[in-house]
Amino acid sequence: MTTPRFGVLLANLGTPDAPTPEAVRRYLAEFLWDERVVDAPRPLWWLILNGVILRFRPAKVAKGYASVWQEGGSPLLVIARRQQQALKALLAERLGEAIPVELAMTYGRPSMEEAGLRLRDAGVERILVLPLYPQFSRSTTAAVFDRLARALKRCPHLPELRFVRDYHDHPAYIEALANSVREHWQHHEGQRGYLMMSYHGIPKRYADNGDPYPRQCEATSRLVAEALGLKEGEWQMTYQSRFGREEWLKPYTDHTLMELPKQGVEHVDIMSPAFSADCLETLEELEVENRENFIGAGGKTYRYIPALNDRDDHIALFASLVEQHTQGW
Ligand SMILES: C=CC1=C(C)c2cc3[nH]c(cc4nc(cc5[nH]c(cc1n2)c(C)c5CCC(=O)O)C(CCC(=O)O)=C4C)c(C)c3C=C
Ligand SMILES: [Fe+2]
Ligand SMILES: [Fe+2]
Repeated sequence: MTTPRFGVLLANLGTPDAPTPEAVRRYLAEFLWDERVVDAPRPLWWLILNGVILRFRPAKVAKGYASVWQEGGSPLLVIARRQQQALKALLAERLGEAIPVELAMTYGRPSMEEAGLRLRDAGVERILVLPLYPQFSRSTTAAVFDRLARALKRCPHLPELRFVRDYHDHPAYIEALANSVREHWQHHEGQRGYLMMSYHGIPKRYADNGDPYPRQCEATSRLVAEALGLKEGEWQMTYQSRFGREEWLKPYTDHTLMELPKQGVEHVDIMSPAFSADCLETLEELEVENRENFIGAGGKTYRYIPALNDRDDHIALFASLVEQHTQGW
């Protein structure tokens, strides 16, 4: 066996193993206990999490998962597997050599340990970690870093590591997003709605304490609008998926969609640039829940533009990131 020059570790959030209350409970228990995600003081948060959230939320959220579940499992995992295979094929084509590409989730499976062992068994000594989050946030990207470090704790010897922190303004990312919008317009005979870019939110406090996430979301949005030649008043960015009682980044997607018809906006095209793969938060919250918010408030057409998923230009972006970040390896 020839030793590969390096391996790639694709990392994403993780998702339940099944659309059942028990599986969702296990998933949420692990996810919401991470201090990178919820930084509330521990003894109190333990009581709230176990006494309230994990009692009532799993049943409700499991219904949402059941409504989007696919034959191969949770959409996030099914799409991540397709991204992994496509990237492997493209790297082989571009570099003329077989580069191992593994997938790991911060929460649940496949775990960082499983993926790391597979890379080690393939003879990999250098790993490029590519978290599938275009914009950096402590709650996502930094959590990948922590989880990987934990997985490596028992290794007697470490691989050489490089870590892609973010790619929010990478020209190939902006172009892929713009392409996806252009194709969506073409598909609808050139009809263009008011373009909404809806990002997963975070507590405002995290941003006040230095999380660069909103600045990066703003930069992405501005660049996409420029690439599409959109003017003021033709687009807007918002934040979705609030959790808990404290203030999150604003403007909120749901509130905005309920206000827009009052301001004369009746046609909306909505995309979610922070999600590299469609998942519960896009397929259920954006496609279904928020459609109801907009139409219920008097909106006429509401069209969801899918995440970049395994589009060719998205996989080409990953390959470019890999090439850039493995210079000299
Ligand atoms: C509680 C705080 C949360 C923060 C902060 C947060 C940030 C954040 N999340 C994503 C991407 C995803 N989140 C997803 C689901 C999800 N997120 C939270 C909570 C926070 N997220 C919860 C509780 C859930 C589970 C569903 C629910 O109970 O409502 C997903 C989807 C996973 C799937 O299985 O489909 C993604 C992806 C980003 C990008 C982000 C900050 C930038
Ligand atoms: Fe989330
Ligand atoms: Fe949600």
